[in-house]
Amino acid sequence: MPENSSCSSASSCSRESCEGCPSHNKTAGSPIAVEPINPLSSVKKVIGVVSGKGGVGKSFVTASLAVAMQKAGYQVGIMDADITGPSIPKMFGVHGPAYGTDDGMYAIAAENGTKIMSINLLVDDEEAPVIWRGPVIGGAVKQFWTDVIWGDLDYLFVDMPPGTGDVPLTVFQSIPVDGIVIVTSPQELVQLIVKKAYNMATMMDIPVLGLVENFSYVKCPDCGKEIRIFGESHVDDVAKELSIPVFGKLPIEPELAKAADAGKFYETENPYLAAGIEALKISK
Ligand SMILES: Nc1ncnc2c1ncn2[C@@H]1O[C@H](COP(=O)(O)OP(=O)(O)OP(=O)(O)O)[C@@H](O)[C@H]1O
Repeated sequence: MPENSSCSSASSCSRESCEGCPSHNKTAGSPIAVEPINPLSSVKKVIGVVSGKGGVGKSFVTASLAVAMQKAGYQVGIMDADITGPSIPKMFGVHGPAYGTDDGMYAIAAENGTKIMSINLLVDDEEAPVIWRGPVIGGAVKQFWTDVIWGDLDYLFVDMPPGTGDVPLTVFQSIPVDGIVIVTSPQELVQLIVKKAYNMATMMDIPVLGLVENFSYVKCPDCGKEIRIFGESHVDDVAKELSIPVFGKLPIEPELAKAADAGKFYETENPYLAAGIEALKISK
């Protein structure tokens, strides 16, 4: 049995062997010891976008939420914490190298004003794979918080690494995430996967704000019929069971995919997440 299995999630634990356990660094009733943000940045809301497994469109949903908030008049940033599969800069047509001074590294603004930081803006070759071990990846994400100059943001959306492993854990422990949005797809396994992501967040005292179902259906271009390629939706059932709202159901939209590939995602209109956008709005 692992040594830290005896920890209770509400107890304080400072044992080195407990590094990585959600209870580590936590004292009853107090938040996790997070890292300080770069002094030249301030962020009102940090929202993590997570998925229990890869390839469900987490980056797509992160970008959709960010674009909608920017259109609604908020100052928005996206932290691409998906270090080994960064796709945000490409979707927004943003390229490096990012510019740095002794004060930190400046996030790069896309044409619509959304500020972006990603490993792809820091490496010489965007196509070279990032072959780093978990702690190094976690360290890079931490630096996106401590060393990046974001300026004044209303929202920072964090495109989290997929799954519930080491790196998402480090992100949750080092960045004061106000809440998460879980992205899922309409398959049988969904309930199990969503619950894993949900349980991880609640163990870390991070509110789960809502659920998004991606790849819900595709609309026949001739007759308009909704075809459920991946099967029937289970998102309403799981949302009900966990008492969290459904932020929207996104169909497969070739036009949106095209805009993502062309680096023009900020030009898109995406009405499918309207409920989620309203729920996330803060007063300006
Ligand atoms: N609703 C959608 N309609 C059309 N294309 C989509 C949709 N959702 C995602 N895609 C496309 O599917 C691909 C995978 O999406 P994305 O990169 O967002 O997945 P991800 O969950 O972030 O992946 P990973 O877990 O590997 O990081 C991308 O090319 C994206 O443009």
